[in-house]
Amino acid sequence: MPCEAKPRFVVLYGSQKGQAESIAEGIADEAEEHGLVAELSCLNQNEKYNLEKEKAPVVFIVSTTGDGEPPDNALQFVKSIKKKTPDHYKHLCYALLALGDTNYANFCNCGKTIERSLQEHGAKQFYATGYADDGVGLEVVLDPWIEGLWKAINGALSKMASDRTDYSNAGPGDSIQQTPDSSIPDVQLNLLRITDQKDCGPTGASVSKCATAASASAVSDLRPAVFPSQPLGTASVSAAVPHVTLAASLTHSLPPLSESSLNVPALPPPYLDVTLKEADTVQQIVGPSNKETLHEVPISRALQLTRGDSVKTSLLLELDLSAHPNLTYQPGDSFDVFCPNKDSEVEEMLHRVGLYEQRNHSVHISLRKDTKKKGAQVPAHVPPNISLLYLLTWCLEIKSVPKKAFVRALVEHTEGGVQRRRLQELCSKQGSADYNLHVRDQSLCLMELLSAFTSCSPPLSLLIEHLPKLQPRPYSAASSWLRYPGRLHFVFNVVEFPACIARPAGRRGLCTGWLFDLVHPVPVFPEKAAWPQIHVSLRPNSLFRPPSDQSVPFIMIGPGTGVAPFIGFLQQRAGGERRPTSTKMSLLQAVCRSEESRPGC
Ligand SMILES: Cc1cc2nc3c(=O)[nH]c(=O)nc-3n(C[C@H](O)[C@H](O)[C@H](O)COP(=O)(O)O)c2cc1C
Repeated sequence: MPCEAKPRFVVLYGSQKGQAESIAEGIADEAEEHGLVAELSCLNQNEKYNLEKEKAPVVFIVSTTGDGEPPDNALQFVKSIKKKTPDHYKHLCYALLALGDTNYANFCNCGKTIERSLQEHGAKQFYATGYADDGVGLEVVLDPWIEGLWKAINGALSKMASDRTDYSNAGPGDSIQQTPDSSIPDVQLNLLRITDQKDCGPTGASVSKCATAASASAVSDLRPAVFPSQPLGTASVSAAVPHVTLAASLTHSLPPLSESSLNVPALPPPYLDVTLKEADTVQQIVGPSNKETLHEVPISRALQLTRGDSVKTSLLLELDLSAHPNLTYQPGDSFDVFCPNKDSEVEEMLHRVGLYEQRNHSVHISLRKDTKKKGAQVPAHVPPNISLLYLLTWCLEIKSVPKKAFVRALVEHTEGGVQRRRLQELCSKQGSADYNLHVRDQSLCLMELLSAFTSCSPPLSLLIEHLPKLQPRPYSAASSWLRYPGRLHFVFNVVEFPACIARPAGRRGLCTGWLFDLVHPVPVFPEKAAWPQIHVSLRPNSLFRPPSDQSVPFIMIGPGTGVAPFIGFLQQRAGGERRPTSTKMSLLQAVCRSEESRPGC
């Protein structure tokens, strides 16, 4: 019997850093399992595809870069489709997945621009556009979007086939369906109904369906938070206390969320096997692992720039670069400062995950043989032959905010219906506002989440899969080599709130707090041996420079310690003189004064 040709579709991607590309490759790889043939191209390979004549469904996967710009390999395509005539793509049938990050101002702008152009030129959408947010984890949208894509492609193929039959009977003026298509399948997520929760009983009071049937401890766990104006302890789930004002909190939800069905994203496939082995051979590395570009330099001076009674302390640190003749810089350059996680926080995490006793064991990581994760790799930021203590101190960002995919994975390691249900809510579509309010906006870190969800015991592998790489923090040079040869200055602020003032949301920065603790109370370093050492590396390719023409006047505006590079510019302009000229001086003073006059400073 002759072999029937499999239906084809086209996958086009635009990707700056490779995520959109690997998603597109994943779709192309999976096509065969669904009885389809995918033709994969990058948007800039226009010799490989022809949208002008394409009759098969086209799937676009595009990210956004810069300030809402298309990736380099999609730039030409985006420019060219804007110039087409109104009906240019009326034969085209497409689906689009846009990748972006809500931490940037123009979320998914490239995807939105392509979509707008396609629609303006008559293309028809066959599947709802997905907007995947790297800020909370692409997989929250990506996984269900891909899951629904296959049905949508098959639907589009059948529709096209039947339309072709209809067109053969239709007159020349008969219209074809315009977007948006009401038959477009919406992104399907795993639907978890509240009745699926084994521990849940009938509806209880005004709190939650789960509350009444749960165990006594679980009930207290679920008790909603009371607004601060209410004396603590007066809250009760009982209807006998009618005047209590209830509010949702991290661990407690209220109706309608607590009673609603949840769209919980698919579980991200685990992909690492991690074992701990007792070993004497573990490298006792101190400092970050990528040593090549790193310089270990001593802090040679610390100056307090603000009065001691201020809640904000401004500090100037001077680093001695004299032992590193290759490490020179210009004003406008910045440096990466590598700082470890705090000992006390690492220790707390070790205790919480039950591995404190094994802290000096070596960590062995390999890929799970059965993993379904596309492009799974052992994280490159975890070097081989390190101890668990080193891993948590120098490799993983333990203070990062857990993304929804991480929260989703934690559900599997949490006991008790009530806490599981709340974690499911926080990672669900319906609980998005609660996630934003109680997790993202509070900059809640994993340890804080684990402290609240006491029955959650994640394995170490999950921490390595989901915690991002501990990143160095950038600091601008606040000095000029001309004025301070062999020296480098950083300036920064630390805000310390007295016990009587409630701490606002947000925390002392990891690195700034660490630098502050290294030199506080501001010391005199008498012996060179006593100078604290830190690891820095020069960030490459800075374009931030003052005008090279000395006669050009320029205005420098910077918020707070954003003035740091200007100090270097002024020192440079003064040619290394100890005192800037009066004009330059007044600039610096204006900058400092505006700082001083800010409320609370
Ligand atoms: C330098 C840079 C700039 C970015 N600018 C934006 C932006 O303006 N809007 C947005 O939604 N996402 C932005 N993103 C997020 C990316 O689109 C997102 O991380 C995406 O997953 C990257 O996919 P890619 O690896 O295929 O380029 C930016 C990311 C980087 C690294």
